[in-house]
Amino acid sequence: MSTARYIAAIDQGTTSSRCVIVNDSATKVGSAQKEFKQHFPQPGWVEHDANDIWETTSNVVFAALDQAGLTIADLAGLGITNQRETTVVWDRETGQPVHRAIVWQDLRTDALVKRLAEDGGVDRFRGITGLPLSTYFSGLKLRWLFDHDPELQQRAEAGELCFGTIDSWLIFKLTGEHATDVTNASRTMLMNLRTLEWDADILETLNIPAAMLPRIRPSSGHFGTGIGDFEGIEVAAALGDQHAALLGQRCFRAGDTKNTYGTGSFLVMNTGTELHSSKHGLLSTVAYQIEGQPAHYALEGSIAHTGALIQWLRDEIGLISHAADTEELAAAVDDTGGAYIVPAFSGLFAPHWKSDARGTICGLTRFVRREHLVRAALEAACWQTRDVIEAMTADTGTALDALYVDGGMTVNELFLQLQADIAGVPVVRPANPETTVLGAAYAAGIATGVWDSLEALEELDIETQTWEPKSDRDADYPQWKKAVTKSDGWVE
Ligand SMILES: Nc1ncnc2c1ncn2[C@@H]1O[C@H](COP(=O)(O)OP(=O)(O)O)[C@@H](O)[C@H]1O
Ligand SMILES: O=P(O)(O)OC[C@H](O)CO
Repeated sequence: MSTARYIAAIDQGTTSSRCVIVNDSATKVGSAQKEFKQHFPQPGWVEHDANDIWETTSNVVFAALDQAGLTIADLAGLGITNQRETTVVWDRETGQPVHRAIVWQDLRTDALVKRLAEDGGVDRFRGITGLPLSTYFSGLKLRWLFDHDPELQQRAEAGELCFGTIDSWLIFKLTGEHATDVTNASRTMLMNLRTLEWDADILETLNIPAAMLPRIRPSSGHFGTGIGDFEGIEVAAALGDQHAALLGQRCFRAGDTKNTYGTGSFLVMNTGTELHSSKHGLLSTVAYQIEGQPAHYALEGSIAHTGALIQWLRDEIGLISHAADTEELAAAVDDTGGAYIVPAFSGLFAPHWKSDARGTICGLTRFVRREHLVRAALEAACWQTRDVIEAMTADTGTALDALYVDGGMTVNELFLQLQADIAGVPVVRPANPETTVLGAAYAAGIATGVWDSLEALEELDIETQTWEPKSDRDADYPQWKKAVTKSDGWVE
């Protein structure tokens, strides 16, 4: 076991790569971040260059170490958290990608989803994988690649190619090992949630060669030892970013729930070692697994557009100049003047899963002003969150004690009050908003002995602030639900 007490945590996100170095009090001692190019070759398509991802990631690790005045030798280990579902295929020998990474937001598999759903409906793999058929998950992105380049299928069958989500790609570049963790694997639609192994029947149905798949490992444990510039570093954790945020918020008990508000929002409820199959439009997924312990499961409600609506008001409509303007404008009025915005820009994700829904603004009268619309935009994130919380309660029979929040929108304190009122639960924000990297650091720290266990993490002194519900908004909920029905089925 290493005597070094620092951990490097990589957060490889959709638009940037970030690294934070923490000490054994979980305090940040260095960090660096670098954006990389997004590729949009066709409407609805989103691609990344996997080499850009590797280069920016490796650069930020060394930049963060420099800032902290440390070297690799000072690290007990390195943890990875990452954008999930994004799909990479690379040549096992050369370590070079054979195509651009297909990003989680990419819609190119829409026709494939419809074709597969003809036999058994969108829930045909849900019992095994916890996921509905959707353009979101990796397995269909892989099938699409093979359909469009049959030579790749032959090479994959011959064992020449490796498939991986971003964690696997980074682990391969860092250590030469071909591995993934249970949380990332649970987003491929290829893993059996009970056995935590690749599912032979689904692989056969989708005709995906097992030879190209990474080994599935616990999220906190040994993934490999660094090579090249990373010589000797212990890669000790990997987990999807929303799962890492759950750990970073120290949501270790069944019923603990966090919401991360960024472009979209992701609510994750820890359901303990019990796997809940959702009947209310949520995803079942692995929360995390510590080596030598059973996996913890989670229910997830992924909301496609929350902060994106604020961006749209700013960039496309010009109603605000900066996202931060929303706080003052929304505070200038007492309510939304009866207006509701449903930001179904490309359909609705959880709990509705309506790809044919489109955005609507309802309840307009001449009374409604800019301030009301801005407030309605903030409330749209709150109501969508309430829809997911209702589904979580219906699935588990557990009402939330509190909602632990993080992400870019949570700097807006009026928004947090609206969320507490609309959800009817206390909203808790940590003083350190970097829960995602913290989660990866915790997982790597446990694997390398910096911390003994999850219980030891509960003893860390972490400041939080709470917003209690102040006004009961239950009477407005039916109106929101009505607004959602107006957006439904818009695309013929
Ligand atoms: N003060 C604010 N009030 C409301 N929304 C905000 C505010 N500041 C940022 N946002 C929203 O938060 C989002 C950025 O959050 P972030 O966590 O960085 O997202 P992502 O990781 O998805 O890029 C943007 O969509 C932006 O519109
Ligand atoms: O990179 P982010 O923060 O946008 O997160 C992406 C999610 O993991 C997609 O499922």
